[in-house]
Formats: sequence, structure tokens, C-alpha cells
Amino acid sequence: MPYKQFEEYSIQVTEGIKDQYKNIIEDLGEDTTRDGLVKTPERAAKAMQFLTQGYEQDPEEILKSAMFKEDYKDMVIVKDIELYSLCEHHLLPFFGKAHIAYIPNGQIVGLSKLPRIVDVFARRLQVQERLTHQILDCINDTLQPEGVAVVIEASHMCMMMRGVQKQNSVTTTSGFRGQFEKIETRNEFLKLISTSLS
Ligand SMILES: Nc1nc2c(ncn2[C@@H]2O[C@H](COP(=O)(O)OP(=O)(O)OP(=O)(O)O)[C@@H](O)[C@H]2O)c(=O)[nH]1
Ligand SMILES: [Zn+2]
Repeated sequence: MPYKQFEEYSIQVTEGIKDQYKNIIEDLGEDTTRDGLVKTPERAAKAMQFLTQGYEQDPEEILKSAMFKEDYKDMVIVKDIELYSLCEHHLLPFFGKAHIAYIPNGQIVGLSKLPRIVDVFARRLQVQERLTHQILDCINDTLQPEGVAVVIEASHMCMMMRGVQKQNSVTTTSGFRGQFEKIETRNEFLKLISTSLS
């Protein structure tokens, strides 16, 4: 969609979400005409659009925009990539860290592109398992490396603020392709992400 058309569409969507937030806030027993709440439906609509902007972005294009021929055949790890997503069951945040590794097969990728694709997939309605596999498959299909590994550790607000109300539980999900399916390569990666050099 051309940018101008996308901008107009996005404003229309904001208006629609805004009207619905106004109803929700009123159904919760609040007064949407009081000072602090007058602009809240619009703010909340824009915040929700920001948090789900990943639907409009193409993660493969992001990786392809910075792939370089390089004869480096060892493991590349970017760890502790902070992520914020929304659980698709309750629309509450889950947040934590992603750790990504790959072994190049003639091509490396610009390092910043890995956190960028984490954001593209995280800024959608998600479950942690699918988020992990989408990042993994995107790198595997686009870069076609010798191997790729993704680990995500996250805390879910829907388990902290409500429901089972467990403040300290952390969920870990992982996915491995290619060389990382071999136990020694996988263990080297897991050891490197669990140790700090400083
Ligand atoms: N597997 C998985 N489950 C998730 C994720 N985020 C939230 N959930 C879970 O989704 C489930 C939805 O279960 P339901 O029983 O339909 O919802 P609920 O009654 O609100 O469940 P409680 O949270 O146990 O009160 C809950 O167990 C949540 O903990 C996620 O990323 N992955
Ligand atoms: Zn949830």
C-alpha cells in the first residue's frame, strides 16, 4: 500500500479503536468526560497500534536488506535482546529476553537486524512458543545458515497480575535447526548464553 494511503487507513483504524475503548472505559464504570480520561481512548488506541505494528512489517525484507558475503563459519550469538509482546489470550504483556545464534553458510547478516525481527514478531498478538518458532524459521529460511538457535525467557503479566498470580515464574522456550540439532553445538550455545564475560 502506498504510504499516503497507509497513513489514511491507519488514522481510520485509530478512530475505530478509539470509539471502542471509549465504550470499554464507560462499561468499566468510568467517566470518559473527566479531565484525565478525555484523551485516553485515543492514547490507548495509538498505544495498541504501536504494540501490534509487527503485522505491517516484513521480517524477511529486513534481513535481506543487510546480508553480506563473508567466509565466517563459526557461531554468531546475539544475546539478551529485550522483548515486549502481548499474550493473545488476555491482551496483557509478556516480556523478557531473546537469545539468538546462527552459523553462517557464506553469508552474515547485519547484527541489528536480529533484534529488529524479534520486534516485528513480538509486536503482534502472540504465544511465546509461536514467537520463538517464527523468529527461528524466518532466519533459517532467509539466511539459510548452517544452523540457527533461538531461546526466549519471559514473564507473563497474565500469570502475575491476575489468574494464578505467580510473580517469579519465568517461561523458557527454545528452537534449534541444522547444526544446533547436534547436542555439542547446542550445549556450546547454551553455555555461552548462560555465562557473562564481564
Ligand atoms: N502456552 C502458552 N500459554 C500462554 C501464553 N500466554 C498465556 N498463556 C496461557 O493461556 C492460558 C489460557 O487459558 P484459559 O483457561 O483459557 O484462560 P484463563 O481462565 O484466563 O486461565 P488462567 O490464566 O489460568 O486464569 C492460560 O493458561 C495462560 O497462562 C503463552 O505464551 N504460551
Ligand atoms: Zn495471557
